[in-house]
Amino acid sequence: MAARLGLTTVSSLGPRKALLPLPVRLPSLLSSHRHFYTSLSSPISPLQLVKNLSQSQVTMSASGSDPSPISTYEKELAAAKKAASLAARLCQSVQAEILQSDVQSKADKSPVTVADYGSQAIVSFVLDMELSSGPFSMVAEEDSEDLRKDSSKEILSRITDLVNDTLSTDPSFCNVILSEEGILSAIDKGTSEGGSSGRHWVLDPIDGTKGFLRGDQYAIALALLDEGKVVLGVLACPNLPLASIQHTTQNVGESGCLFSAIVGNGAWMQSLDEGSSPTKIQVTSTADPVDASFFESFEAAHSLHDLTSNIAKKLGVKAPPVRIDSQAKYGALARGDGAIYLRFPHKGYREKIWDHAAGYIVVTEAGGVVTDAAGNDLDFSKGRYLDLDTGIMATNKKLMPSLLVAVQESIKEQQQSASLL
Ligand SMILES: Nc1ncnc2c1ncn2[C@@H]1O[C@H](COP(=O)(O)O)[C@@H](O)[C@H]1OP(=O)(O)O
Ligand SMILES: [Mg+2]
Ligand SMILES: [Mg+2]
Ligand SMILES: [Mg+2]
Repeated sequence: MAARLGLTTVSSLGPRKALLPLPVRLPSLLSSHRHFYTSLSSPISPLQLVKNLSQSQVTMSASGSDPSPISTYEKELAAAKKAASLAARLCQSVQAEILQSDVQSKADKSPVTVADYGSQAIVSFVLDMELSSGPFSMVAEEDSEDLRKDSSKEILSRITDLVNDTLSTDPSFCNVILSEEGILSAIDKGTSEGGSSGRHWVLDPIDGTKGFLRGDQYAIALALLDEGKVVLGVLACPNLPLASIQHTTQNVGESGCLFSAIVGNGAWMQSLDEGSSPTKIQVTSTADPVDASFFESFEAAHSLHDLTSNIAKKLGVKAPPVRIDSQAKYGALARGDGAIYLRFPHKGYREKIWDHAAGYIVVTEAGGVVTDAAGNDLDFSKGRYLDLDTGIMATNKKLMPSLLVAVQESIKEQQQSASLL
């Protein structure tokens, strides 16, 4: 199996689509979104807005009469797929022309790019427009603080152009032009604290920033929490090959995967290409660790590679680890490309919910299990952070019991050798 998946072709934005004929202006319906616009020569079709509103009202009233979980979240899933796909399009165009000057440094030293902010602005805007009824809450990685500084004027202008260019490729938004203030407020819709009550979107606008900057794997990861549980997730992985990466070395073929899951409805994958159809996916059914291969972070700073090697050795895994960036690992695991995902960050690192929520539901709905190092289910209801024991592991139900034993033994040995030092 490839130890590292290299560069794949990234396409630039397509040509602007022709403007749709829009018969009526209806600013009153748009009033709650008006702050977004500097110019709205032909606003989104009022009919479309009325349709959106009445559809969500239907969903809401249906939810009062014992809906199945699937019908409850279908509209949200469609909006999430649209938002993540558009964000992926923006990221692809930036990755194709990325310049060192696009990288800013934040207090935590993680690189933040125009694509990070642009992706968050697009997802926030599209979700808000598509699901325009009721309160909107989102827990997302980025905020606009750095972007509001005078020194960020140029980068903000670039993000604004990128977002507007990307929106113009979608027929429902081709007449929308967001202002710089609109971009900033869309980004800041992600400052929710989440928690155990109500609905909260959870977004990592680019997961695997380092992979993105290197031209490798990254993901746009979007999930929905309802009463503290992950009920829906979408993972857009623009550089992940559509074919299994299990035996791939170099010639990886077509790339661009969109994974999705609604609780109780299985996990699905489709191409990021417009008009593609989803196919149901499943984790591997292997029960023999010798056949198992495992994924871990490409970045050694993100996971203790020595510990994970020891776990794999104890378990009897023969294949070397597949090191790739981002939640693309959860997607690859969910479709059976590998059998195990191990993530053991360095001491003191606190996992955030946006780094796992979408991957978690995609893997669990594909028949897998995702737990912390003690075998506990992940709890997404505690705010922006995950409270967990040591690390995260994901695999199928057959391998989990022996994986848990190997993990606990390895952690104990690591602690013993640390106490001898
Ligand atoms: N020191 C760190 N340890 C673990 N994870 C980190 C660290 N710094 C950043 N991350 C986050 O880990 C995730 C990627 O992990 P990996 O690619 O190794 O699986 C990303 O969410 C990344 O944030 P970001 O979303 O900013 O890229
Ligand atoms: Mg980051
Ligand atoms: Mg992340
Ligand atoms: Mg990120």
